[in-house]
Amino acid sequence: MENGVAKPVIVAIDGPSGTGKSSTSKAVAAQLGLSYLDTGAQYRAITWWMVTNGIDTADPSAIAAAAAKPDILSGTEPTAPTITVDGVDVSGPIREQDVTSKVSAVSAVPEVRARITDLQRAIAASAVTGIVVEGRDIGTTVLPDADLKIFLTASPEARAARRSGELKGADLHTTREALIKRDAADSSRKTSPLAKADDAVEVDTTDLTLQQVIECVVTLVEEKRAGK
Ligand SMILES: Nc1ncnc2c1ncn2[C@@H]1O[C@H](COP(=O)(O)OP(=O)(O)O)[C@@H](O)[C@H]1O
Ligand SMILES: Nc1ccn([C@@H]2O[C@H](COP(=O)(O)OP(=O)(O)O)[C@@H](O)[C@H]2O)c(=O)n1
Repeated sequence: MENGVAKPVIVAIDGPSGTGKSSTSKAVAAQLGLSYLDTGAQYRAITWWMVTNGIDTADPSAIAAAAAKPDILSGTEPTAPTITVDGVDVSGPIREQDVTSKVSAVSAVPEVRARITDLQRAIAASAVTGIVVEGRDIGTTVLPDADLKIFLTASPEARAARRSGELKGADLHTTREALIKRDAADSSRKTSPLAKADDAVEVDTTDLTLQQVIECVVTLVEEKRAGK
């Protein structure tokens, strides 16, 4: 605190798919009056643009050559986050199966990561009260100086059950296999893989309710702010 003005607080939340990053980050940001950034939505948006514009997502050099073209804009209000590409609202289409199956290949391309990382850092730097940023490499690469880093985990069974519940009863086995495949691709890529930062607090959410996870993270942020 300087001159009675609180310093913006930067919270990084990483982890594999279905561990609760989005739900937790939105709720924590809303409760604490912070901005919220879903970095997965940005990688999904650039993937959607590649698919829509006929770029071969199996060809890293074609992806790299097009990486600077789409204009990706994220709205960071936690109760109503938005994502547009060249002015078009893509919040629906980016969740479709076709994008989900291609996003790991697109996000592994270094030119894509450099472009999106720059956007993320600019958004975080402009957050007046602070921001909760969720993704795969926020604590390790995007915001290594974050005030608080959380790494969420959960068993593949719990994650698949959560995801298939969301996808209105999608087959549990297929969902689990797809999720494990995406995690493996995200964890093994060369540039900025999914990883826990050495100074991140790991929270296993398998047997916790969403409310318990939110309370845990809110407490950790408040302790940081109090200088504990
Ligand atoms: N601790 C939890 N217990 C039960 N369900 C949860 C928990 N955390 C999240 N969920 C549910 O699981 C689904 C996936 O959560 P989400 O926040 O989108 O995960 P991620 O962003 O890590 O992929 C959502 O439907 C969410 O409501
Ligand atoms: N910081 C990030 C966030 C997401 N991603 C990529 O974007 C994909 C979609 O992220 P997401 O957060 O929307 O995924 P889920 O919510 O489906 O788990 C991931 O599988 C990664 O390939 C990334 O590479 N780095």
